[in-house]
Amino acid sequence: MYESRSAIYKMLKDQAHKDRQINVFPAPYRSDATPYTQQDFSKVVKEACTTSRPVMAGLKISKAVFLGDVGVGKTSLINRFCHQIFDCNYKATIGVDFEVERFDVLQVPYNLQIWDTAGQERFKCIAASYYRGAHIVVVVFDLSSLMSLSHCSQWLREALAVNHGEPHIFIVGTKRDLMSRTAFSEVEDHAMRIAEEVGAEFWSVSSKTGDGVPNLFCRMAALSFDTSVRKEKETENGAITVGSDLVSTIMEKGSPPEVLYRAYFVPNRNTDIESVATSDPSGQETTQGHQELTFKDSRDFTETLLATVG
Ligand SMILES: Nc1nc2c(ncn2[C@@H]2O[C@H](COP(=O)(O)OP(=O)(O)OP(=O)(O)O)[C@@H](O)[C@H]2O)c(=O)[nH]1
Repeated sequence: MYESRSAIYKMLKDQAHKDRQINVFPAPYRSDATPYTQQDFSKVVKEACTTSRPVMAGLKISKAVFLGDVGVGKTSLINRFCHQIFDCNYKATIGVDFEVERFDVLQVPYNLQIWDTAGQERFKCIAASYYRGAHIVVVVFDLSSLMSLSHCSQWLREALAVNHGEPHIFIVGTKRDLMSRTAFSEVEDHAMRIAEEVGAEFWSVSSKTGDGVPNLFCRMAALSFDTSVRKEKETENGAITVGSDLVSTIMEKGSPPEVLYRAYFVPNRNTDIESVATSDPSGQETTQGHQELTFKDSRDFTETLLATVG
């Protein structure tokens, strides 16, 4: 049966790799370089992950977009984390590319959609359409290029202009291996000031050596997971926003409880509701005029959501 599933579904991994199993809240790069001051998972999140783990296992997903000037090292950073490789030859990204990386956060499966956008001006309009609905915005610059650092605020403005949520924001300096100690320290001070101005967390990494890379991604995953579960618990019926088109709920009904997976598609916001609606016979119009789908199988639910978001 699974042979007919979409390619995106096949990207999902059954289990998180050891270094993507997060049970302790990851620290920032520097405690004075972040607006995110929490030092542990929220109490409500820890409780939810302990008491309702089977219910929560259906779907947890966040979208992260990487942007920044041409050649600053966005693709290299993603490749280092997702595939543990580094290529010193430059190959421009055409339009956008993406990966799905599986984590287990407090033993709850969690997927990070990682969108790599092109820095070249001619692809800007394509890439910009992918900024929408991002839970994490990562603006990348090259530590050896002050010009690329000075463009970070503009990249961020463009991403936030189409993003109506409150994404976690990171400013990441790459190619740390190329920097002398003195030069690095000067750029770091400058970058930390810019990050503070725009409300971002600052990191410096090297995709060549891998220095800082896993810590950065685990930090992103933990912050975003914590926020998404906390928001879910704050809303009455446990609604999770997935992108901006879609609200999903995972709930228990009846006795003994049966787990139901529900998705509401808000119309007219670029979501291909037609194809989703016909993919499951239980699709029906709700009184609010939203499209509602109910699934008993978390795999069908996950696949439909993944095929729709992004
Ligand atoms: N020494 C060193 N070189 C790096 C590092 N990160 C990237 N590079 C090199 O910088 C060049 C550009 O890297 P990419 O990852 O392709 O840059 P990009 O930001 O994805 O570029 P676009 O797709 O054009 O936007 C490549 O030659 C990489 O090998 C690093 O941490 N250290």
